[in-house]
Amino acid sequence: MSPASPASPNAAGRRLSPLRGLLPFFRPYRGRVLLAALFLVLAAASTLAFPVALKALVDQGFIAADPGERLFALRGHFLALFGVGVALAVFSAARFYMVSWIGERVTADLRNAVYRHVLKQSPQFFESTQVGEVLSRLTTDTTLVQTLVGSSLSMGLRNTVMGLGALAMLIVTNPVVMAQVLGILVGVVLPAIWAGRKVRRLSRASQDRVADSSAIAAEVLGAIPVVQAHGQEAREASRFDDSTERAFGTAVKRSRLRAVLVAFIIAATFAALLWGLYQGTQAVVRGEITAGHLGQTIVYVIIFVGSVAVLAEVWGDLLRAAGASERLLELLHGVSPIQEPREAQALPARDPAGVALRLEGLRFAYPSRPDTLALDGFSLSVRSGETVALVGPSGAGKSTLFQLLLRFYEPQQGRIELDGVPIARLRLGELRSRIGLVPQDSTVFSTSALENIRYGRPDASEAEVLAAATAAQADGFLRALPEGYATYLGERGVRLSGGQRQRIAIARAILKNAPLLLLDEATSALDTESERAVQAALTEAMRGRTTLVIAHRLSTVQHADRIVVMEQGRIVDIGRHAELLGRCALYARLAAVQFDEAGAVG
Ligand SMILES: Nc1ncnc2c1ncn2[C@@H]1O[C@H](COP(=O)(O)OP(=O)(O)OP(=O)(O)O)[C@@H](O)[C@H]1O
Repeated sequence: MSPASPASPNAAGRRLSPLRGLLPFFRPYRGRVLLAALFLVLAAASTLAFPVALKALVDQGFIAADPGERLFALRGHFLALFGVGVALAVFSAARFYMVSWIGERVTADLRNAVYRHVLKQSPQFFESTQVGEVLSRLTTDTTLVQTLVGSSLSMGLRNTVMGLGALAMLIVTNPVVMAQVLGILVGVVLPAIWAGRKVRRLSRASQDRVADSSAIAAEVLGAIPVVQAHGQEAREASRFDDSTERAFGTAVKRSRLRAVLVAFIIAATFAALLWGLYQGTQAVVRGEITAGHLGQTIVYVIIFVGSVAVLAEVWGDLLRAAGASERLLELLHGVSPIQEPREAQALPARDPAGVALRLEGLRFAYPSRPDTLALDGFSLSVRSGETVALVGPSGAGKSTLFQLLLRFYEPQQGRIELDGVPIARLRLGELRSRIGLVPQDSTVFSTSALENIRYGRPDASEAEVLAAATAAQADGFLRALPEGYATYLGERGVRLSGGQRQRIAIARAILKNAPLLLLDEATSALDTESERAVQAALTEAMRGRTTLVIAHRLSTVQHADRIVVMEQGRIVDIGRHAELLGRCALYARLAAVQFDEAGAVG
């Protein structure tokens, strides 16, 4: 995925604009946001009330001449201070809970929305985006957003309210000090904004580097047997090292900048404080203000300058989160090249005697290789219930044909009709519900055998699953598993053999009961028993269905109604096994190499 173009460095609004894309995620929780804001203001007001209570303590707590009365007055003032503390505690806790809740909720929603959207992307998307990168965005970037929403934003708002409050109180109580503090503020804020701009650029770069290393790890861990068989552990480890080092390098640059910023802010805070204190003590000595007034002013200055310092930090977080949101929204708003039709057409009832599938003049090149035609003027009609075998050398375009039928890609020319309706006019769900797919390398998910077979039809009853498994010759080995159909398969459970995985896939297709079956026969040799079982399962799956099969076995081509011989995306010949052996040199050659061995086994 291409990195987003950097926004204009001068427009703060534009740099933060990706955050606006998050607003819809807050909308459902408007009530809670308002409540959080209310607690926030109340907590800030409690903090601001503290100096007032303090001044009262200092200036009025000692007035009474009688020691008993004085003690009584002091107790009253301390009680008021304690009351302010309790209010602060309660409102802060409520604010913390509400804000964290919103942060967690919004992040979870965002994560779900992005994942849901990515699931709908066509395979083309995954050609240019690595799975590890998507995972990194789903985890790291959403965590940055969560930090923003769940803590920085509330810190920012709280400190804005407190800062403004303290400023207002300073204007009322001590305008001269206020003017001086404002001067210092300008000195602090300007460099902070300048540094923030850099921080944001480095943040995006650092997140990109983290995504790079995730992408590498996801790919390598997914192919660990290959890596180990080639003895490439050390090289892969150093490739990952390089990538993490690059991420580290960018993160360090960002941290260095932030560290300088923090040092500057702390120094400026101290300067402001000491300056205020110095001015104040002078005023007390001159008798212009009381000691309580000085204490109050000092606390307000502390609050105010502290708020400004926190806001500078929050600004950095805001920019980091803007970078993360930008990356997330890129994923969320990516438009799949395969779109649902605007006005979907319904499929007519199947005509058992008609044409089930019509392919006309298909020309197609993969987007990543626009100059190489994977299909070049391919036309074919398949009658309902017919079994057509596709045969051809590697790279002939057989799998590509399946990809187009499933509408994973759009042909550049030509059309595909299912039961007389162009597939581009069908809703994707409707099209794919009509197609059963048995891929060459069947995927087994880490769930029970029962759920694995149910995958294409989650509402199927247990009896239906058992019937499909029996038809697919899978019932025997599934019952023999430690917990029968309830046994966990896949990564966390039992590993199945190639032939067994295929029979699960066949059972899945039988249960789905789609009228069009796309079969990609496994090229790897199975042992005799497995081979027979799989063959019997396939025969069962093909019964009464229109079938396109990428054939690697003699028995398949012998039983096919027609065999389509393909080469370089074109049809070379169409016929039956015996005819083709006699007249098609390419077929005769393929048959000699591909089918003899399989024939001997089967
Ligand atoms: N995702 C892809 N991106 C770019 N090119 C591709 C992609 N998939 C396949 N191709 C190319 O398209 C052509 C047809 O490939 P296809 O997989 O359809 O052949 P095939 O007949 O199924 O071969 P095999 O029997 O080896 O699976 C080949 O030149 C292949 O390199």
